[in-house]
Formats: sequence, structure tokens, C-alpha cells
Amino acid sequence: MASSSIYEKGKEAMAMATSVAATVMLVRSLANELLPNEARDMLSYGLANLRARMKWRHSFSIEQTDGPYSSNYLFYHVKTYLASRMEAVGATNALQHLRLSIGTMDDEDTDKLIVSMEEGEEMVDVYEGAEFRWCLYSHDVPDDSIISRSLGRRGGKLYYHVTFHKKHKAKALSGYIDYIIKTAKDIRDKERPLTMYTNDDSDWTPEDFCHPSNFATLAMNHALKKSVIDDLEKFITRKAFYKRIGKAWKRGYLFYGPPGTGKSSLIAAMANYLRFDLYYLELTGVENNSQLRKLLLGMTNKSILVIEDIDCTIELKQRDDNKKKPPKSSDPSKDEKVTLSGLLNFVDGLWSTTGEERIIVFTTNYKERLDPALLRPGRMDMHVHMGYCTPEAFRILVDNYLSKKEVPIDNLSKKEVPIDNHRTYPEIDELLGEVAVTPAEMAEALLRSKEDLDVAENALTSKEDHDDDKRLDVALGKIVEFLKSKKECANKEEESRHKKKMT
Ligand SMILES: Nc1ncnc2c1ncn2[C@@H]1O[C@H](COP(=O)(O)OP(=O)(O)OP(=O)(O)O)[C@@H](O)[C@H]1O
Ligand SMILES: [Mg+2]
Repeated sequence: MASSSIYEKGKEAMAMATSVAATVMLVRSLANELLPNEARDMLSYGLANLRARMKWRHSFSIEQTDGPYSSNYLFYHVKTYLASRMEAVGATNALQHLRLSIGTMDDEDTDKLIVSMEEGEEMVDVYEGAEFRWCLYSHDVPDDSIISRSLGRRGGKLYYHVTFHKKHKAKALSGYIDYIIKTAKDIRDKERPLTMYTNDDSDWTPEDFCHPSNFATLAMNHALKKSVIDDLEKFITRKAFYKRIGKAWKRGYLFYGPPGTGKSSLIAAMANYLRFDLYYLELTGVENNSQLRKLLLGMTNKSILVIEDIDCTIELKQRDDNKKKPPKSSDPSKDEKVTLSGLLNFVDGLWSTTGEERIIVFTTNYKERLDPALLRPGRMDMHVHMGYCTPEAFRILVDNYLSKKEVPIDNLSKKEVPIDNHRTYPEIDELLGEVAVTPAEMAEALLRSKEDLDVAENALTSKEDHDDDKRLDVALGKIVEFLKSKKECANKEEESRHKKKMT
């Protein structure tokens, strides 16, 4: 009996609280319609206080500034996060006032419209089943800090106010806020332009990196591609693991194969996938260990250190052999020439204390010429062979160069190998088994046939001739011709080599 009356009272209290919340919302929407801005701000502030006093509710406020001179970064994370959630929670339709802005001015392609909440508006976000009601307010007190005045800002300081049921307080404080910060950082990372650094003496020179390569357009064996993506995924989610085992949070890759098989394209695809900056280290330009140390210490986290064509830096191996000569100065690290194995030891030592989320990639055309010390298990975590064009890789290239299909950008890195069939495929597959063609050569041949087609199509008026199947017939017919002529050349070369041997 007693418990049922407590239950009834609880229910009444909930109903009252809900009706107070409903009234607050009603008053707010009426105020938005009828009151001038200043009165509306005062009312919003009062309503926020009223809401905060409702016993079953808890709330946080997140101020734009933390003291007169410093920004509160959480405020900006919340802003980014809420802007990304507006579409999902239907706020772009529901809200009366929206704030519009554009993120960048210098690159037309990345000019992206940002839609965010306007002052006095309210939106509801749901995280793990808990409801969070967000409002944006400004304090009545104008922000007259030196910074704001110098920037010409007027009006009050902004702050977000979030209310939720008190039972979700722990979830709000830990999980939800962490989730907001992580999501906002991920969004910023995605939008941040990447930088490519090259070494000039002992300094890095930055340049914008805008290589279009990505895993979807990279022509390589599907299983191998998947294993590289899986390895990267595992690597970036294993911070705690690396910490626990006391190892530097780094991963090493060796990409090997003939010129034009996509080693550099794979590096670019990795950088675009992970949103990591690239540091191209020209080892022959590094005089000694102290320069190398300076360069390595100058790298940022979330980056890829690339050392291309290590077979061409073969003298580095010879330096290894000459190591026994006594150093000239009293500090050996200053004079000692850089060696490949020395570099790896250096990277291990420095990165285990100063770096996080670092990747090192070596490329070579001739794996067999490398110092065996470099190929020893444990040195490079993954060896990736980039080979000549296979039927599987060819289909990806056809899709890249001849398909008119649009691929949704978010799925690019996960796109499956296309399984489009064409009557020329069996013949092309057979020819690919007989002649060694690099993906770079094939990409060029496809580009040529596409350009020929485009020129021919521009001269046509009949709609029928624009038919996709017909286009493919003509373009792939040209690829068959290209492969046949390549096979003929290879046969002739073989014949003349044979004749030379005989004479
Ligand atoms: N596997 C591939 N997938 C898609 N395109 C490729 C591939 N390989 C080569 N290409 C095309 O050929 C061009 C040159 O390839 P890339 O520079 O990646 O080859 P590489 O293996 O690094 O050659 P090198 O050994 O000469 O440095 C690329 O820009 C791209 O257009
Ligand atoms: Mg290359």
C-alpha cells in the first residue's frame, strides 16, 4: 500500500516536471515569436535557471571562454559536434534560426557550409539511450575582454547549456563528453588539409599534400589491400596495447616491386585514409646522426615517415661496413654517418619516448638488394609486394578510368572489387598472364582510350552512340590491341636475345 502511494506520488512528480518542461518549451517558442532580442535573451537565461532547478534534471554549462584571455576548447568541440548532429536529429528542419558559416576561404573545393545552432535555440541529442537537451545562450554581461575588443566582437559571451535526467549524470560526465570530443576531433581531422614535408639540410620544408590516391582506386590484389587496411586499423586502435607492452607506438612497412606498380600511390592512399601528414626523408641529404636526430624530433604525431628507393641509398650499407673507423670528434653521435640500421635503432629509441602514432615506410624496386638486417623479422612489420597488373587489378583500373558510376565518398576506402563483366575480359585476362604490364602502363592505356572515346563522342550527335555498353566495347577493344602489341614486342625481344645467345 505504502509503496503504491510512493509510486503514485513519483508518477505525479514526473508528470508535473514534464508539464513544466513542456511549459518552458512553449514559453520559449512564444518568446522567439514575440519578444525583441534583449528581452528574449533575459528570458532564456531565466528559463535555463528554472530548468536547472528542476530536481530530476541536471545540467552543465560550457562557456566559450575560460577566464578573460583563454578559450575553452570544449565549447568549440561541442559546436562542431552539434553542427554534425543537426541533420541526424532533424534540427535543421525543426529550428527557426540557423547559424551559417563557411570553414575555409582559400580552397574552393573544401569550402563547406557549416550549419549550426543560433542563440536561444534548442536541440535534443540522444547518446546511448539518454536524452541531452542543448541550448546556446549568451550572458547578459558584454564580453569586453581585450581580446574580444581587439577582434571587434560585440555582445555577451556565449555558452552551451545541456540538461539531462540526473540518472545520466555519470554517463554525461565521462562517456558522452569524451564521445563529443572524439567526434569533433575526428571531424576536424577529416577536414584538415594534409601536409607533405621534405628535408632540406636539417629542416623540414612543408607543402600541401593533395594526392588523390585512395584504397578504392588503388589497383592491387583485394585480399592484400584488405590486409593492409586491417593492419592500419588495428594499429591506430592499439594505443593502450603499445603502452602496456612498453613498445613505441609505431608500425613499419616495406613496399617493394617494379617501377609503376603503385608503391608511392599506396603511401598516398594510407595518408589519405588515416589523415596522417607525410615526411619524405632523403637520407643521402642527411649529413650525420645529429641532423637525423633533429629531423626526427621535428616530426609531429599521426605522421608517416617515408624513405623511398632504399636500394638507391645503398652506400648507406657500405657506411655500415666502414663503421669501425674511429670517429673524428669527441662526441661520436655528431660525426657518425647515417646508416639504415642505425636509423631504425634511432627511430626505435626516439619514438618510444617522444612520439605516438608514427608509421615508417620504406620502398624499393629491388628487395633482394637490401641489407639483410633490414629484412630480419621484427624490423619491418609488414612486407607488401606490389606487382604487375593482374585481372583483379585491371578491373579496378577499368572502373577508375571508364566507369561513369559515382562512388559515395564515405565508402571509397571500403569499396568492394567491382565484378562487372565484359566479353573481352577472358581474352584480356589471358594476355595479362602472358605479358608483364605495370598498373601505371595500363592506367595510361586506359586514359588514352578514354580520351579517344571522348573526342569521338563529341563529334557524334546520335544518342545511341553514347550508350555505355558500346563505349566499353570500343575502349576495351583498344586495350586488347594494346596488350597484343605489347606481347608481340616482348616475343621479338625474346627472339633477338635467343639469337644473340646462339651466335
Ligand atoms: N596499383 C596502382 N593502382 C592505381 N594506379 C596505379 C597503380 N600503380 C601505378 N598507378 C598509376 O601510375 C602512376 C605511378 O605509380 P606510382 O608512382 O605509385 O608507382 P611506384 O611503384 O611508386 O613507382 P616507382 O618505383 O617508380 O616509384 C600513379 O600515379 C598511378 O596513376
Ligand atoms: Mg614511387
